[in-house]
Amino acid sequence: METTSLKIADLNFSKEVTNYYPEILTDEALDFIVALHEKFNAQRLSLLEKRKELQKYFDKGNLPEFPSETKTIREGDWKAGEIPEDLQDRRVEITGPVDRKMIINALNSGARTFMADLEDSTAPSWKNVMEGQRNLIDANKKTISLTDAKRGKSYQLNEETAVLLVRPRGLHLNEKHLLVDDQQMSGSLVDFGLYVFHNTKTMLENNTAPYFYLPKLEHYLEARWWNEVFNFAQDYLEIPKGTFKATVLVETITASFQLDEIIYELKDHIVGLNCGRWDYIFSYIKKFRNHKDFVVPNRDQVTMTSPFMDAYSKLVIQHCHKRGILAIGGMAAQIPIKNNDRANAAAIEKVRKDKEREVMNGHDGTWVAHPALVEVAMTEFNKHMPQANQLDVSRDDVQITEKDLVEIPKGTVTEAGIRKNINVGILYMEAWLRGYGAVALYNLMEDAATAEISRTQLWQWLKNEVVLEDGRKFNMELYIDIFDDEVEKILTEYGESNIKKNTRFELAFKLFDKLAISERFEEFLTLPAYKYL
Ligand SMILES: CC(=O)SCCNC(=O)CCNC(=O)[C@H](O)C(C)(C)COP(=O)(O)OP(=O)(O)OC[C@H]1O[C@@H](n2cnc3c(N)ncnc32)[C@H](O)[C@@H]1OP(=O)(O)O
Ligand SMILES: O=CC(=O)O
Ligand SMILES: [Mg+2]
Repeated sequence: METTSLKIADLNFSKEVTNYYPEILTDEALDFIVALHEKFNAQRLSLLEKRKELQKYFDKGNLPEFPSETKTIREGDWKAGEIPEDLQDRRVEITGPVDRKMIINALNSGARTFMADLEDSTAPSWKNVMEGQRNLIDANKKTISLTDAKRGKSYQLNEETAVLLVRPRGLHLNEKHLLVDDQQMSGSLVDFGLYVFHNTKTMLENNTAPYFYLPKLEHYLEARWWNEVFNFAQDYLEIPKGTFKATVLVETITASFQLDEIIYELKDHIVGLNCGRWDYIFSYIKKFRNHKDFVVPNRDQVTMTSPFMDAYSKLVIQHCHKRGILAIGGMAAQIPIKNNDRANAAAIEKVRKDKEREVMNGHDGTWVAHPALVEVAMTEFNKHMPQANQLDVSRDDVQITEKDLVEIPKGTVTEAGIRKNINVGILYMEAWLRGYGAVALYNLMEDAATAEISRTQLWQWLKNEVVLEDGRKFNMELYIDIFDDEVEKILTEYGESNIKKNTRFELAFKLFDKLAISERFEEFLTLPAYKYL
């Protein structure tokens, strides 16, 4: 086997590690993830370099194009591989971090599938990542349980549970606690590797298999990398190629220009694409941040009906169905509102409308962020999609051009929008630094993707000195005034001494400010923040 010829280098733990999780990090599991590292990490780093090269091209004012070198793939008549029985009907998918209670609640929620998330909604602390792996092993063995003594509540799995999918970290994130030859390992490879190593056998015995969501792909070569990772792992574990299945998130603007290519690269493993709307908006702003006159309005004015978002989601449906895979929708930000029936009904209605739009457009399923939203999404999909999926809906009526995909949304930038971005961004970063990757803020779900929009907008508006709706220019002087005022409000609300003792606000203020004003744009907010996790 290919692996036997590999020299397994020494793996070291970083100095911060005190808990070695011996049941997860067995010698055999470590050998496997080191083998993945040796085979694929250099390629990962070179793919990340390619992203930088492409950014230089965009910075000159260029826009993405459908690649010329892959025209034959786009025009060819081919289909992706089979969709397994338990992934044929994915009308409602719940997502959430790999926290033990959340996993049980999500699996019991009545949703068809559950995406256990080591990405946007998990702050990847050593504890979260390792305990997440432990929770996933117990979930697959169906032994997962929990007792909350304080609340007198106990949790275990129902007879019927959602089908499990796992989202490993994106290619940009390292796992700083695990070093091979002093090089940090890849978060993607650690999450993926430990999961397949510990769960494949159990899952196959249970008539399912390791299923993945692959996040933040920017190029079809990244899809090729994942395909090779899958093939290598399947050979190593001595299981047939094509056993693992992937759903790729289309959540970068460049991926939209390469849908067929991404499906083609993964064609023996791919079963779907998903419209990761929040990262998509982030990516759109990020990639064109240095374009002259490129201004995206307040975050809440960019919606799925903004022309560029509508175009992309329809293009995803069209391409998926042409290639025989599922087109899954995205996440409405609303979550249930406690103690206010009227406001709650309004939030649920927004979610209902979002799901109605998705199913009517031809999506085969959708995401919800909370168990209490399963019902509304399920009702909407059942109503308009009585069959398992809509693979037969071609959407050939839709003609999307390169121009449609980048059309700048219309709207305004306001002081309220600036304040909201600062406030929500700081609150989110503070929670993340304490180990929480998803939080409820102002009755909306916030995670890494939504926070990225907030800080990128600020950076871009400042860089462009955008003219606000009231005619003022958003320059450094105005930014400092507003930022200081927002910090003051937080200090007053939480109390200065409490802030010092019990929170990570002081660091969040500094990090967020730096992200918004530094000359060099940070590719991901989690990269500088990870040093402190
Ligand atoms: C852009 C993207 O990437 S979207 C995908 C990634 N983001 C996510 O997956 C976010 C998922 N959602 C969440 O994490 C949560 O809903 C939050 C953090 C926003 C709110 O969580 P909470 O503050 O706990 O909400 P709330 O108090 O209403 O929860 C009620 C119950 O539902 C559970 N719950 C809430 N959301 C979820 C979820 N997504 N999965 C499973 N259980 C959940 C809670 O654990 C709680 O359980 P309990 O009653 O047994 O204690
Ligand atoms: O991962 C999903 C997104 O919207 O981002
Ligand atoms: Mg995302």
